[in-house]
Amino acid sequence: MTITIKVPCSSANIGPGFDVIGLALSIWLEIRVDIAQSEKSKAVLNCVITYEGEGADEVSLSADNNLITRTALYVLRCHGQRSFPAETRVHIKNPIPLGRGLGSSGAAVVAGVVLGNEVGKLGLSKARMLDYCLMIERHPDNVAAALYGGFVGTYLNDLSPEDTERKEIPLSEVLPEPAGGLDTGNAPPEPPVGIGHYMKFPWAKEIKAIAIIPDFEVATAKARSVLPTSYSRADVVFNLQRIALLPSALGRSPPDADQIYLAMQDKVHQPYRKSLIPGLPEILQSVTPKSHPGLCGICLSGAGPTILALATENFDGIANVILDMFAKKDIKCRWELLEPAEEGTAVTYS
Ligand SMILES: Nc1ncnc2c1ncn2[C@@H]1O[C@H](COP(=O)(O)OP(=O)(O)OP(=O)(O)O)[C@@H](O)[C@H]1O
Ligand SMILES: N[C@@H](CCO)C(=O)O
Repeated sequence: MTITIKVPCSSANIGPGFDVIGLALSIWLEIRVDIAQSEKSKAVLNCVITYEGEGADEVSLSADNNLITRTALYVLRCHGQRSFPAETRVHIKNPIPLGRGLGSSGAAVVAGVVLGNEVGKLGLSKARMLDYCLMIERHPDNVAAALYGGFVGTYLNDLSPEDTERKEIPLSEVLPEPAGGLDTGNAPPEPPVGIGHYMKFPWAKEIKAIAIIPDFEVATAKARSVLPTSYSRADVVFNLQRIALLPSALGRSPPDADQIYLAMQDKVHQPYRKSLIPGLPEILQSVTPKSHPGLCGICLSGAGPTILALATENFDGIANVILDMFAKKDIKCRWELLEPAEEGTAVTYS
């Protein structure tokens, strides 16, 4: 039997919703899993990985280093299973560009948790799988969108002091690298139940997402390190006012471009990330619904450097203007027209 796991990419924040809002989009990470269940495997932790697509020259094919299989092993070991079933073959087909703000790591973490659940026959609910994802990727926006699909608002619960302590166990203890380091005989720390939740918002069917993807990477950790640790009351209120509008503005049909443009403004993360993304302030300020008919709103996708332009028409025209602005900074880009991935993560058997 072959198990196929498909996980969509995602764009986090959508302007003011830093670490809150996520939108699953139509580029799919696909994992094909075969288990021979015959003789004992000589492969690392019983798992042979093959890989094609984005990141093929940089992603580790060793099961104890690869983010997807390390995540699966974390889930398996929380359930008393020390390695993959004998002769597990995992083929990863990844069209999601790495480190560009399209949730490649969120998709990999979701795929890993689902992989662990499937090969370990654990029967975890999606809500419990979200807990496992949140032990690894601590902001819920990308992983909740990738797991559940669609346009989502997410939040983390206030946990009891005991559970907070469990959640704050350093990532290196949850997911040591390589994962063989976990093999001490002790089970790794399990996630508290119900760390985070999500709510799905409607999405106006007319709106599509243009992703302008520069040919350089910005690691999310780096893009988070440039953010301040405190904000002025005025900047916080600015974002709160916009995030209150955003879900209804993007769900209303026909869309009101001026309202969406306003609802997508941000003062919490985008202004601080301009040092990492040449041309960012000019692009965000000059591409508007007035100057570019069809445009509804524009933002940095996740931690960047991808720009996400939401539009109802004139997709080529809008994309080419942004491509030209990046070209003036000597940055090459490609662009893709994407749609919300309403279904989220899916598992099929053949
Ligand atoms: N398919 C994959 N297989 C293995 N590792 C992956 C895969 N996809 C992503 N990764 C790991 O995640 C890293 C990129 O994660 P990072 O959080 O920096 O960016 P991103 O998730 O693409 O962007 P963002 O979080 O802003 O949306 C890669 O360098 C790689 O280590
Ligand atoms: N909310 C996260 C998304 C990136 O993974 C950020 O902007 O840093």
